[in-house]
Amino acid sequence: MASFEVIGGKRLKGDIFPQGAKNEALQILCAVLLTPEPVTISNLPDIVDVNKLIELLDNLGVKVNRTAPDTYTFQADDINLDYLQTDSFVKLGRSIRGSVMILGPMLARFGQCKLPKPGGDKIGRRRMDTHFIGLEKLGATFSYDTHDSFFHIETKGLKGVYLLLDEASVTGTANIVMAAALAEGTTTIYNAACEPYLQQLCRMLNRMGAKISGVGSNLLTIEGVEKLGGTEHRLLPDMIEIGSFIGMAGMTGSEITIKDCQIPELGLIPDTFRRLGINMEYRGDDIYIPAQDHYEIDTYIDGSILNVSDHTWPGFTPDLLSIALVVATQAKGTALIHQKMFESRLFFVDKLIEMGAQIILCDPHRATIIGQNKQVPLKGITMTSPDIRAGVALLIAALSAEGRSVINNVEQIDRGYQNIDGRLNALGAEIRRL
Ligand SMILES: CC(=O)N[C@H]1[C@@H](OP(=O)(O)OP(=O)(O)OC[C@H]2O[C@@H](n3ccc(=O)[nH]c3=O)[C@H](O)[C@@H]2O)O[C@H](CO)[C@@H](O)[C@@H]1O
Ligand SMILES: C=C(OP(=O)(O)O)C(=O)O
Repeated sequence: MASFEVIGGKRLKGDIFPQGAKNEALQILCAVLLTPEPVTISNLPDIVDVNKLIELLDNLGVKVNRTAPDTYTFQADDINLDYLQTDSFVKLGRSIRGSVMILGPMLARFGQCKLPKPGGDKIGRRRMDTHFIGLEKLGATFSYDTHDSFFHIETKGLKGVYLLLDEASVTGTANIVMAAALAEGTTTIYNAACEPYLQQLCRMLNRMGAKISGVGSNLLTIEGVEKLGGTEHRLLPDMIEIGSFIGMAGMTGSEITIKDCQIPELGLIPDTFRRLGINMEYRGDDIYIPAQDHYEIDTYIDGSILNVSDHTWPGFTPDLLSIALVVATQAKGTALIHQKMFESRLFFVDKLIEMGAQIILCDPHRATIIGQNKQVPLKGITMTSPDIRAGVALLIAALSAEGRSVINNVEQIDRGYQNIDGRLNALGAEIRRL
């Protein structure tokens, strides 16, 4: 188990470039299975989850060619279905959430797929009903082996249909869109997720020859085509990383410029941190955050307490609530953090409380934060990172804290943040990998 030793209390300064988006990468990588032609993807982050999915594709027979540190060409012209029977597939499939999105493309192109229950963050129930109900309505038969937790899915031919999803699942929508792109006839998906990740996937599929309209909305229409061709695709900067850096700058009183953010794609992220008191300025496509000794949480117009909660896009992403929570601990004022989607994402507050933060965990979904206006700094402690975003929230807390902290299980952070210690040390942080 790897750990970070962090000596806190240092102000950071300088420019930082966000990596390519993790959750977009996982969708786009699965989409290479939809065509026998080459697909080139650039701005791929060098992170554990992405590298595991590339390894899985490679083992499945996809030709993988790395042409630059962040650029790969993939060609799925000779897929080895026998790989699905191997222990290696079970191990890799189980270790990441993104593996679930091979289902749609494999079903559409090869009429079958199987998958162990996918991994990903242990942040509560992560049901997959939306994926399977959607694929079944398109004409697949599906079974789940409770003994070995394996999903089996096959079809004699997918046919377009009207789908009203029971929830706007991000990876579920991606799976259904990819299957429908090669189905016969027209599929309509209502209550589709519409995160920038999905918009990017749809744009890429359209460049490959798909006919998808309604991109960016929750009503997608997909006219199936017989085949898809190759393309080139560049990933957006990771909006979760950008939000994490905004929070880190505010909490540590640092002057930071986050470069090339593709600001129009960030939705409510900048404004949510502004409401927590963090000042920022747009300079072209960069976000400049000045050093702030104090920041103050906004209230609503009637003076009532700010509630930061997650929602499906274009609402505030659940992946940044842990960061918003840690930022609020050092602000002036009070906020309610309400994690609606996942039931186990707020438990990391026990570590923040041990560091000296004033937090009332009301129930698994809600925490009230009484900000300390930086008058009582957090104290360094030894802690363990429970999940990827809580891990980064704890790293930010440790960077702002007085003294030495140790964060164990930083493999969780490495799943989604590329060389985070190296990049933050370049801004003046003191993080040592143990
Ligand atoms: C690899 C990947 O892309 N992972 C992201 C993806 O996971 P993933 O696609 O697995 O998440 P889903 O969108 O399926 O759902 C997440 C959770 O929210 C609940 N839910 C979902 C939709 C809804 O309208 N209401 C609702 O309550 C679901 O029941 C589930 O518990 O989307 C999540 C929600 O943005 C993010 O946290 C994950 O980082
Ligand atoms: C929950 C996340 O990831 P995953 O879905 O891969 O577990 C995340 O990126 O915050």
